[in-house]
Amino acid sequence: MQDRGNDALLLETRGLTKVFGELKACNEVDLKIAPGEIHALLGENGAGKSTLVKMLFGVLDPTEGGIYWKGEPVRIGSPGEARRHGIGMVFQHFSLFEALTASENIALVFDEKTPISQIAERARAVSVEYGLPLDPHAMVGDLSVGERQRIEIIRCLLQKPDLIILDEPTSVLTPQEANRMFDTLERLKAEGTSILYISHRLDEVKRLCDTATVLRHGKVVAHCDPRQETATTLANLMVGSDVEAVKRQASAATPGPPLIEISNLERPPATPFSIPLRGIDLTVRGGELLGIAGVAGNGQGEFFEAVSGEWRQERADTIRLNGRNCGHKNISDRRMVGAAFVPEERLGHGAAPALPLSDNLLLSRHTTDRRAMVGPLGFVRMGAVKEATQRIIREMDVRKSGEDPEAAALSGGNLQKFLIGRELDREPMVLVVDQPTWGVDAGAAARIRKALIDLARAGSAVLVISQDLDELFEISDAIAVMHDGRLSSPLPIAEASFEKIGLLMGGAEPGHQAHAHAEAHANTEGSHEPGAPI
Ligand SMILES: Nc1ncnc2c1ncn2[C@@H]1O[C@H](COP(=O)(O)OP(=O)(O)OP(=O)(O)O)[C@@H](O)[C@H]1O
Repeated sequence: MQDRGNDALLLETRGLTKVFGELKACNEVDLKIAPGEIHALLGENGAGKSTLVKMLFGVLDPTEGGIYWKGEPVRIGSPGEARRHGIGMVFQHFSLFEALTASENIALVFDEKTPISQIAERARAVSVEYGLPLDPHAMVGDLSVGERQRIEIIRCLLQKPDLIILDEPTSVLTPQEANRMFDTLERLKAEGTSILYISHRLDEVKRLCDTATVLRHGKVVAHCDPRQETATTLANLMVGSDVEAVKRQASAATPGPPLIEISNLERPPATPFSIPLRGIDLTVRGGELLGIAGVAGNGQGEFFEAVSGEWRQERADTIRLNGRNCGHKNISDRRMVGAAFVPEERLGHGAAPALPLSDNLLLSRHTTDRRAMVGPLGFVRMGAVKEATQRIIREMDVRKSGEDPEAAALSGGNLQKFLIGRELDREPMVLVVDQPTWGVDAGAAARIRKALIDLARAGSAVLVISQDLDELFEISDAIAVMHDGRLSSPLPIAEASFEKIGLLMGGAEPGHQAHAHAEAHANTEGSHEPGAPI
């Protein structure tokens, strides 16, 4: 008799295993998803979540075990086949072409006969229906990560899948955008669609998901109902031990010298879709950690490019780092004065995917650490580079397969730990980080946040751009808000609240906060006071 799965289930895996070299990234995983169920897939960085869903979506071939779809055994050989079965996926690292528009990217997964104008129209209709704002004609290269994610979601919804796999969907969204997405997911569920939901945010898993499967080191360690658990018990299941909360030490009584000085930073829009920067003034002193909050696409990317030197300024004194005029300097020269930068997109921008970690280290540090890493005749001191790579891996607890793997072989969170560690290892006087813990599990996020606070307390100026308000409240000494290319004055953390910051994110002028309580609720809908770290 032919082997059959359980007919009542939409998807079932039995003993699903994937081996990379010596590593069992997924080890005999059993998973059951019923129709109309939101099922959470939990696990710390490197637990095997992405590997599992890549097998379900036909990106990776299982080494062993079976996948059953609507009771029948299936072999899913490619993403196209997965889509034909009715499985859609939104990836953590987006698979969009930057030089194409939103609708052209969407068209890539449809047959060639459908005209692009029709696809743009359908995309617009789905975007309105599911509350996911999208301009189908915008060029992807000009969009923020949050906006790109919406394209991926709409592309997925257009195919009317029975199962949608979402990998870290809210990590780049504001609380308001995330709430809107939860409404979309609830609605899909009511329509009978199942969702496999990967997230490190346990409060949202508890709020949204009906069931959960927890992976640790590639193995299933629990199937549970997340509503019956607390965020702490879930985190402990994932990690296998107690997760420590980050403690923010008080800032120094006398702040250090100004190490980041930005005066009247203006930038015309580089393309018709990018946000102009308007008269930004900011000072961050040694010993201080300043957070920049804001809805995706309000100029944070353009601001990061200006500060890091990817985009240079006309006046040299528009940006001063560590006491030097840097407006004319490029990114390497800014690094030479003691600054370090970690961009939002870790693969491609932050790291060259196909190169091993040691080469990635060398690429970013061969100028600043020339003496340590390059010999007198220009030969690379590979021993020193490899030693520094291993030191960073140890310090940041980067989990990986193999001694010096390619950047692309690391799980998202582990690559992020490596990139932050690569910059911290230089003990920079100035550090600017965009979305430091995107896609990073609770334990690793705590480690990264602690490292950022420690760097500030050691006397450096740290600037953190983040859409995670809980994170900013946890680590910042003061928070400024970026809206429509303008930056508000920083609010000291003792005076900041979710309500005030939410209002500024929505574009309110400072000073409106005190008497705009009702409006604040509309703007910070469903948000709450800073949650306890998990
Ligand atoms: N192509 C590959 N070659 C070698 N090893 C890999 C490859 N892809 C993943 N791995 C390894 O498999 C393990 C599981 O990685 P995976 O990406 O599935 O984790 P994850 O749970 O999704 O983590 P994260 O939350 O950080 O995204 C990791 O140790 C990773 O380094």
